Amino acid sequence: MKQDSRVLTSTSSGVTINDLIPSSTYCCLSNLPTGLLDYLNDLPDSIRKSLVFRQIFESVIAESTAQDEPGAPPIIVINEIDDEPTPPWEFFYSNKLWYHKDVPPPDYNKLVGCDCIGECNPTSTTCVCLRRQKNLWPDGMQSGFGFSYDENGILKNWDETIVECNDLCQCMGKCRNRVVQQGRKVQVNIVKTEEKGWGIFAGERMEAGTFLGIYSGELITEAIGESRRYMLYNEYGRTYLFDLQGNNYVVDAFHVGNFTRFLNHSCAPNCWMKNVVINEHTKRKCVLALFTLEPVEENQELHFSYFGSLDDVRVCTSIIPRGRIEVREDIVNGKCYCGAPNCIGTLFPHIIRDNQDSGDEGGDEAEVLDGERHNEGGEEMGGEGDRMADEGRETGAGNDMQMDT
Ligand SMILES: C[S@@+](CC[C@H](N)C(=O)[O-])C[C@H]1O[C@@H](n2cnc3c(N)ncnc32)[C@H](O)[C@@H]1O
Repeated sequence: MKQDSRVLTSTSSGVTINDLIPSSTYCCLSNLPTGLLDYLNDLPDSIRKSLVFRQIFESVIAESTAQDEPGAPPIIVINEIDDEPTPPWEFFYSNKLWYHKDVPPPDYNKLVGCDCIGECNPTSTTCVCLRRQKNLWPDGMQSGFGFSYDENGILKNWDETIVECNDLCQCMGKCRNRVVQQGRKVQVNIVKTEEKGWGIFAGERMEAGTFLGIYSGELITEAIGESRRYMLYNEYGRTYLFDLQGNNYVVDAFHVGNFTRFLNHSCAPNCWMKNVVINEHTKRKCVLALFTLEPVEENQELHFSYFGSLDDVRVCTSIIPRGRIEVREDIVNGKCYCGAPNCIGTLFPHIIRDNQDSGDEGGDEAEVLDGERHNEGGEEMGGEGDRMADEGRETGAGNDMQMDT
């Protein structure tokens, strides 16, 4: 979509720019189709427990994948452990974020696109998207980095929120600054494990920095996530809540999600979630995108850490955070079976940082990441972009499945 690089407020036909937000960009949770799921779950056990059910499951994933990420290899379901044909079919398969009614939709009036012709140039001095990206880096415009990805779409800069080109940019779809929005390009499989339920395994060799998929699901407010849903999933003994790292929003992949909802925890993770801003003017409503942290071999399990920061992994070469760990008594907080030599033995520990009292909720990581919280009026990311310079630098993106209080 071609737009002026400043902000548009209305079109000549009187339609506001926000009316033009494509359905691929904004999915409202109240429009979530549930018919197919209800139908399938009402089928007799003879079908639901048969291998036909697995084929239906794989076709539903294939159909959704074809719509959202054309060209992505099919996802195969493999179970050599028992006779369960598929994971519990309790969710609608989707690669999108479905906005709860309490979460404001993307605001195109505030979103700014670049004017670049063809592919954005990582040395450009005029590309608005590059400027917004650089303003997140420590030296602002002086930073020597270009975009976060190399020319093959491999993530090169792990330190900051990624700002991709968006629907209002003039650059082409194959611009190197459009990786997450193009979808998965590599093969992943859903595989039953012995002790951790279902998990995700690499279907091919992958190099470090390969994009795998976004953590899709319901985009809800922290208040909803923390109150009702936390309690509910604690009862189930499984949770799919993922905190947008102190940004006041949470992604819940229980009822809607894609293959990433099956990623298990490891104390020595080979993947990590990065915050990526695409069609939002504020970095608070980013998407969580999964990338490989290191080269991964075919058939290796893909996993990330449900807690801790990237610095914990990179600096300490261990997910054990610098601080004390208290084991929580919650039902979801079962024993960790990741098998890593540095395994701390528990899934959702309460981490007490060295400089914290045990009563200090939220963690210092959230404080560091959430520059916007200390920057009244600085919520907007678009426009001059310079505002982002005040937002504070991420010292390492933090994972936070929402059990880490
Ligand atoms: C986001 S789900 C992951 C997918 C899950 N395995 C399934 O079958 O749906 C999180 C749940 O998976 C299980 N899990 C994940 N990592 C684990 C680990 N390292 N050890 C034991 N259980 C694990 C726990 O039940 C946890 O609440």
